[in-house]
Amino acid sequence: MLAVEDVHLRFDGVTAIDGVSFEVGPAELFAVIGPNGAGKTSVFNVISGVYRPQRGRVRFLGEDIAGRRPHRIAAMGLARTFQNVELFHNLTVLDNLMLGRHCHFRYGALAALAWLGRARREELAARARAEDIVDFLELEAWRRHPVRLLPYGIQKRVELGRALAMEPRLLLLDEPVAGMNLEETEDMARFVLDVRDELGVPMVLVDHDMGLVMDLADRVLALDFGRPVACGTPERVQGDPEVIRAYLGGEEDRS
Ligand SMILES: Nc1ncnc2c1ncn2[C@@H]1O[C@H](COP(=O)(O)OP(=O)(O)OP(=O)(O)O)[C@@H](O)[C@H]1O
Repeated sequence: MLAVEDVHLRFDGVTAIDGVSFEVGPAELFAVIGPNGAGKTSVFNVISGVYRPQRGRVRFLGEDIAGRRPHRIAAMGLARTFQNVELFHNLTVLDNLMLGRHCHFRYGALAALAWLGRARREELAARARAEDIVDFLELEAWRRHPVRLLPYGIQKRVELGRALAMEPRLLLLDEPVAGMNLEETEDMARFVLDVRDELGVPMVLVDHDMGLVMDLADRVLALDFGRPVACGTPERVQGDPEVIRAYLGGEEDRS
């Protein structure tokens, strides 16, 4: 599904990614971990087209996408969630989920205004899809509520739903449980596993919460200062001396 090959990214003087390679297979939950500033978000931004790497390739569904515009990569079926909730806060849960599908709409402005033919069919299909996601993510109680009135954990769940509404071929999750309490974290972990097991959508998850990643991921890549430190099963990466050093020993070096 995805192959990141020897990617390097620098910002004037700062090396954000320094030779990172990994592959993600169908229905795989792949995690990228590392301390603050390790380069995790930069990896996401390269995959989703926000940054063009100075070196290396990113292949998605067999095509080299490094440097392509984000909306073109999204249209190929790459969806993402963000560290901070990125939703239309005054719109309802259902409307946010329907907007997640806009990349599938094919009708023009006139058809939309007249509410005719294709526009009507696509709108109805989007509504049906949004309702499926409401069921899947157990959002029934909030479906007509404006997003701004919802608890934070539910907003993050709606954001996951918006990404799913795109019917993605690959999903990038940027710190999906950041700022959540224990109950919200457990709920989100359950839904992430359901996305993999029931929908079969492969995912790349970025987080610095080792516990969460170790419980969820099929494979893990650990970064430190932009460099790959270890890659493999959660057990292997968790026990790797370089990873332990990066997490336990690096704080003073970093400041
Ligand atoms: N737009 C940018 N301009 C300059 N430097 C940047 C930019 N984006 C990231 N960096 C630098 O690149 C390095 C990697 O940052 P990145 O945000 O990818 O790390 P991270 O692992 O996601 O960190 P965190 O866990 O804190 O989100 C850091 O040193 C950061 O300051």
